[in-house]
Amino acid sequence: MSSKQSKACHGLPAGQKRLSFSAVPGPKRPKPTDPGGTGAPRPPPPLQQHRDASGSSFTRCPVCGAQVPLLCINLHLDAGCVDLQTTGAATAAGPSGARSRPPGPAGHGTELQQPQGRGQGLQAAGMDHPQQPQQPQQQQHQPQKVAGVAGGAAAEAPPQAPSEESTDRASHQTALRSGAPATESLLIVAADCGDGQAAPSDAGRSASPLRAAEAALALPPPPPICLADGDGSGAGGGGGAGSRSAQGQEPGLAAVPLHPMFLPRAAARESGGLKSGQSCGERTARRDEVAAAVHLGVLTGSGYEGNGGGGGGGGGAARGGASSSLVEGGGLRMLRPVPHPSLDGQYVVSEFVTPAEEAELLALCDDPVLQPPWSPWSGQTYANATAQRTRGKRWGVLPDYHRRGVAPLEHPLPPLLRLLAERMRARVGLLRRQSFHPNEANAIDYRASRGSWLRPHVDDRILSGDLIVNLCLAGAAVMSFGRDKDSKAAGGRAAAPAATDSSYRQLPPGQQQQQQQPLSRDEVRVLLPPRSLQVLSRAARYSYTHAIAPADLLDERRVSITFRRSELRAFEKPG
Ligand SMILES: O=C(O)CCC(=O)C(=O)O
Ligand SMILES: [Fe+2]
Repeated sequence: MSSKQSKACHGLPAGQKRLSFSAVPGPKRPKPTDPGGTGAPRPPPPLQQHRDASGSSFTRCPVCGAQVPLLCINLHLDAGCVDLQTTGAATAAGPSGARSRPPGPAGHGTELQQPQGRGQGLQAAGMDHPQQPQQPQQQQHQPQKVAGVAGGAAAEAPPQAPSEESTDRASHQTALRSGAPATESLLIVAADCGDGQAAPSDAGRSASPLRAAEAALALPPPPPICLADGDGSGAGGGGGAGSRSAQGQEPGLAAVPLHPMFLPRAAARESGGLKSGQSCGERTARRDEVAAAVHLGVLTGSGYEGNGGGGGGGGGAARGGASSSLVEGGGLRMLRPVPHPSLDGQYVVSEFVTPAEEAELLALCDDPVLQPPWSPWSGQTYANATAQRTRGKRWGVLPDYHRRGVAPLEHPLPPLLRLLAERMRARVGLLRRQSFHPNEANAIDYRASRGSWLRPHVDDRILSGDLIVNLCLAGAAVMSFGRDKDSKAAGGRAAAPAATDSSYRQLPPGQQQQQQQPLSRDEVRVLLPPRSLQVLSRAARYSYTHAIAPADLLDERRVSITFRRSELRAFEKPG
């Protein structure tokens, strides 16, 4: 583990563990023996671990004393010390001589989740390194259980289950039909997973021990999040579920997170998107203005919380609010991409990475030693000059937008980014279904003080695949989408700048705001909080330009990492 990683994980509550985001094996743990040989009984440390011959990790349950696969300990505890061996979930992973690994959180490089032949060396080697500090806003409610079950079911049983998108739309219509007030109709309701529990038949239907474990352990449903009335005066905190149903929500319907478009200012601040004390007065005023613009609904009490946060459901709170998608036991749940209500194909997965991982990713980008010499954090390296007054770097295959081809891979995606790609497939049904295997990534370093901005563009329709995935780090921004005039002629290179391009021309900071033109109904603005993942598909991918105006950088720094799949392609034009 690097010193940076150590720092990121320092001072974590005892007994909580975070799966390592690093490919470097963690330090070996001492065996729990009595070194003094006195024979005096010594209380075992909270979570002893050992590995069997196959390398699987087990731990002794501090409550019932059973040997439990390490990755199941929180599920085990949540379920009141259910014996995993009787569920059939861990029969292949017993402490003695088991060959298979126990079920583990997807996307962490466990064997169960890794596609064949990929991700060697991306094992969750540092399962024993300590967990990151809890995020206060992540302890308050747990919509993820519901979201996870819904997403997971859809992903695991595509023939039976409606697609995530169709479920979203049908559910939204259900909400509308129920006669909810206008603000409430913004609530997207997961009608098919209202009880928040995996159907018992899931266990039989799925051959996956992972799914079987989830179904067998069926945790109690978490309280759904709820919306207040339009004035934001609804009940707070844990009263949310009750008050929401008292307001007339159909029984059995559970809410899923709102799209960040509806993120109110206070909640945005809580979620880390808008950091106090970071910005100058001008930018603060701008943030308030933006927040007001995107504020179409208000969450009660707990505020907005994304998919990944609070992932432990009720059990998470009981064990101290384990809240990260990478926190061990934080769940085997799917992360739910929240679709934009009007921009087809645009989704946001909130809290896709934890703050500690965010720091690790930024360190990867910034590290002067790890920095790849072929793509330094300097100058403008984004080939089509879409990102202005930024710094950039890229990994993977090399699309050449001028010669119209994709050159072979010279420098593979670093392990950290491959691990992220694994997680995307493992935990985001949308990306799993489309088997998203990015082979290129580019990072952009935006600085508000430098006047950074992103020109309206459509990512190359020929050279890059159907999915564009942006990971947002360090700061928040509002991305503007505009219907692309050239989208009908989607046969060639990246679209020409949209008509709104002039409004993004670089201007002195004082004038930038006035230059923001009002959005037409074909234009959509979306708040992208840090640590979120944005997926662009369908219309959002092909028929809309996306851009970030200088004044829409809501914090001093924002870094994005964009993942794409670009197939090798001979150059059409000479160099
Ligand atoms: O910064 C972002 O989130 C988007 C970057 C982007 O659109 C691109 O690299 O093509
Ligand atoms: Fe783009």
